[in-house]
Amino acid sequence: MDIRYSVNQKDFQRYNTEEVRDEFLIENLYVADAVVAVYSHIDRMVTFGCMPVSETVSLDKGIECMKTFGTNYILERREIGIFNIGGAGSIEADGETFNLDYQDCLYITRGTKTVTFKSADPAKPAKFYMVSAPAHKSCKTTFLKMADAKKVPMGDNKTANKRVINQFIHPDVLETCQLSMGLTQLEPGNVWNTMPAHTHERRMEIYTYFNLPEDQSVFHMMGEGKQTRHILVQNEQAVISPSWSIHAGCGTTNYTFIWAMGGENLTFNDMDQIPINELR
Ligand SMILES: O=C(O)C(=O)C[C@H](O)C(=O)CO
Ligand SMILES: [Zn+2]
Repeated sequence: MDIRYSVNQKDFQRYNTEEVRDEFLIENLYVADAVVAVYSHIDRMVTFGCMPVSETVSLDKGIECMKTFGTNYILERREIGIFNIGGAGSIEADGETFNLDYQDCLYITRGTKTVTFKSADPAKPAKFYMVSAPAHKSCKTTFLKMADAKKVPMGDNKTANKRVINQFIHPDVLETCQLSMGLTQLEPGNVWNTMPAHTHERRMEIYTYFNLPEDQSVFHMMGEGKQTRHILVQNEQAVISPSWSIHAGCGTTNYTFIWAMGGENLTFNDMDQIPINELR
């Protein structure tokens, strides 16, 4: 298991490019018939990728559950949000099957013992992007399509940030313990997300960028507002953002990204905005 320990904002100011990437960037999430997992000690959030090709793959494949989580199964004390960013696939959760097309979402409650993943067509495998947070209560396993998400249009063509924030795993849509997740789509010709930038000391956040052509990138901004750094993110990579860090990005083209948050509250608008001309 790839484990990332916490980094404080003072030490971060001295990190070079490789150190920033080693601590915060998550690469190679989709390996055929494997589960790739990165355990962050920031709010104990775990990022998973699974690309089933010729097998039905179990969430715990290759993971020593007792050693990593101290539990008998991964979701014994955790909840998980899953988006399919690949071809059609299915997820079986404690015997119930959910078919996920591109950009469909499944929230699975704490207490679910078995979770398996399958692709409909090995030539176009599903890619399941997942974030899991510790959970102290059980909620309802819920399947969500794009039409079920709450839509929040933001930005403007003039500032190259016209986009829609689709809130899937959000208190207005379904009850969770501490996890919230959604998918933000930038319109063609628009490249900036989350600008003006913000932090939320009460929550951490993880982004994964996708829908990005292989020869394009996103300059993802992080660090404190008065000490920003950038990290170059390629298609289908993820980036961890501690509570003290801004998380915003500028692509060389438009793209889509999934955000996931965990921490003290579920209040999406609990953000400390930083005026653009105060960023350093
Ligand atoms: O484009 C945006 O703005 C976002 O999607 C912002 C994220 O949802 C976020 O940072 C929530 O705290
Ligand atoms: Zn945020």
